[in-house]
Amino acid sequence: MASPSAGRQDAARALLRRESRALRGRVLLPVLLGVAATACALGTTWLTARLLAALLGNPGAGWPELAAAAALALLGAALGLAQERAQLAAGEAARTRLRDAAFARLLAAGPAAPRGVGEAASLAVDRVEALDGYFGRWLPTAMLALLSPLMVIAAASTADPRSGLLLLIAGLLYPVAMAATGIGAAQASRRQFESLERLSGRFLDRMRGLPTLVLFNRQEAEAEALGKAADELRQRTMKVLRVAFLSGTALELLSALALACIAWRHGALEGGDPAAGLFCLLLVPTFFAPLRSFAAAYHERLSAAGAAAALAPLLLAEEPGGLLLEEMPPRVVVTFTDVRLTYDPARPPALDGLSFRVNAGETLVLAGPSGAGKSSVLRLLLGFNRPEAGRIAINGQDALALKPAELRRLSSYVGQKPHLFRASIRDNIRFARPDASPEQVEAAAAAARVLDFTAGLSQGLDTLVGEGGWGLSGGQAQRVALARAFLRDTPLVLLDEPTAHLDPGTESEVIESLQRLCMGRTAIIASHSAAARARLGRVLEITGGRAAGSARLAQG
Ligand SMILES: Nc1ncnc2c1ncn2[C@@H]1O[C@H](COP(=O)(O)OP(=O)(O)OP(=O)(O)O)[C@@H](O)[C@H]1O
Repeated sequence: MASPSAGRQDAARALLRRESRALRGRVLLPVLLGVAATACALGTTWLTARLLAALLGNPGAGWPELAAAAALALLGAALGLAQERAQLAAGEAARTRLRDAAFARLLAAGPAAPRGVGEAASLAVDRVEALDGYFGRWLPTAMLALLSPLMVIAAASTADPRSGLLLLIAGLLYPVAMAATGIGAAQASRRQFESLERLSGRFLDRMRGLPTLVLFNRQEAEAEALGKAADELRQRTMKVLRVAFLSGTALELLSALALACIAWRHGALEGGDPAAGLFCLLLVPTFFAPLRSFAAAYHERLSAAGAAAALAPLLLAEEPGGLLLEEMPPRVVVTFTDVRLTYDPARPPALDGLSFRVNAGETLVLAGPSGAGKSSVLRLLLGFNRPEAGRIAINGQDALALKPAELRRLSSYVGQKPHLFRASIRDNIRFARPDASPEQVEAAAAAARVLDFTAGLSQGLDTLVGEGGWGLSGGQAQRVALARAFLRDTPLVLLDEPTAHLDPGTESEVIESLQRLCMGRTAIIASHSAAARARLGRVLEITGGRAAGSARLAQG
């Protein structure tokens, strides 16, 4: 049986393969430019060799060669620059593509996402960033490390086949030298990367809990533990550096040996062409330059492997399919028939054969003790979870045949604690429907009675609110959320504890806005509140994921 770590590596490789295919054009451009730059370097080297030979008293080169060498050197430099830019562009294209995909998947998973905010942010930011170097530097460099030395060997062989052979041998010895020092580097690098991740995760966690650490007087012990983790990272980093120096030295040694052998051969050659000898000697740095870049970019491959392993479960998961809504129905009837939902097979089902019907324009209040399954009903209707048995129908049609995102188009959702962004109140409302006109935004604000409290603010609806609704009371933030629901104007309204944590006066006002919102729409409200149950509509009691007292179920 494959081990989990082998499975992770396979998934990481599958993701890198898929992305490499998708970004093929982007990655090939810097390779082609690099090949052209190498061709220029070969031309420049040949002309320089002839000019040097002329300086040593041999005929055959003059001003035209000098001008051509300068022109080729300039062209080579321009191609090198273009190659750098193309590499940056390839990295950026990879980053954009992966970040968009990661972000879309994280958003689609919604509140049912198994990942915490920290992990999700690290996936979409740090891990994607680590893959940038793989496509921007590693892949083009690895391809050029194969192509450019082959071009140099071919050029050297035309001038002197034995020098070409010497370079070929040096090239074949390079992987051996890398393997002798580099295999350790792969492991050491991976360990260093893991240790860095652990340290930053721990640091973030402890920074978040700083007040708790201070209250329990644990700050010194924690600082000591962090110090130990930092020391472990230092030791691992030193190991990586040691191996990197070793492999660098091996490469330099190989390069010096190749140079010495070629110099010795041409020195020993009597009556040979001095330009050809100089050409082969001058080719040695050109031969080793791509191999040096290859060694330098090697760590990109290692960090990419770790990042790809973390991203693969998110990005390789199949996207949920389904039908698209043909048109938005003006009114909806929702029916649950024997619906069963289990989050965790080790625990009893959250919904266990739940059946109910909500008619068009009707409001149903789901009541019941904590953990009864009320929010689960809403999550199913939002497409964030799929039931394992039973049927959910919208206007008699199977709702599960729709794509989950299409299901969300049908409804407006307001939770217990709406999330407001750092923006004006107006923009926070418009967020629900960005194409809404200013009049529509104001009408929604009026309907949700947002204007009642913004009238007292000097900038009215344009007042800025802080992250998470900072600067507004719980009741005011809830009104902004209701204004969003008014603006969306969908036939189905789903509300989860919309009056939780509000004082009785504010609750009463919010319930009044809710009544207006639900009017003419089908609404399902999960609520513990006695006032909401009394004023909003028909009540369905749920216990243990089942409807309690089926006699109270809706008829029809
Ligand atoms: N993501 C999840 N993974 C595992 N179990 C879950 C998950 N979400 C909910 N549950 C479990 O499912 C059951 C129903 O939860 P649900 O949130 O639907 O209850 P609720 O009636 O809305 O509760 P509350 O009134 O406290 O919000 C609970 O036992 C809960 O522990």
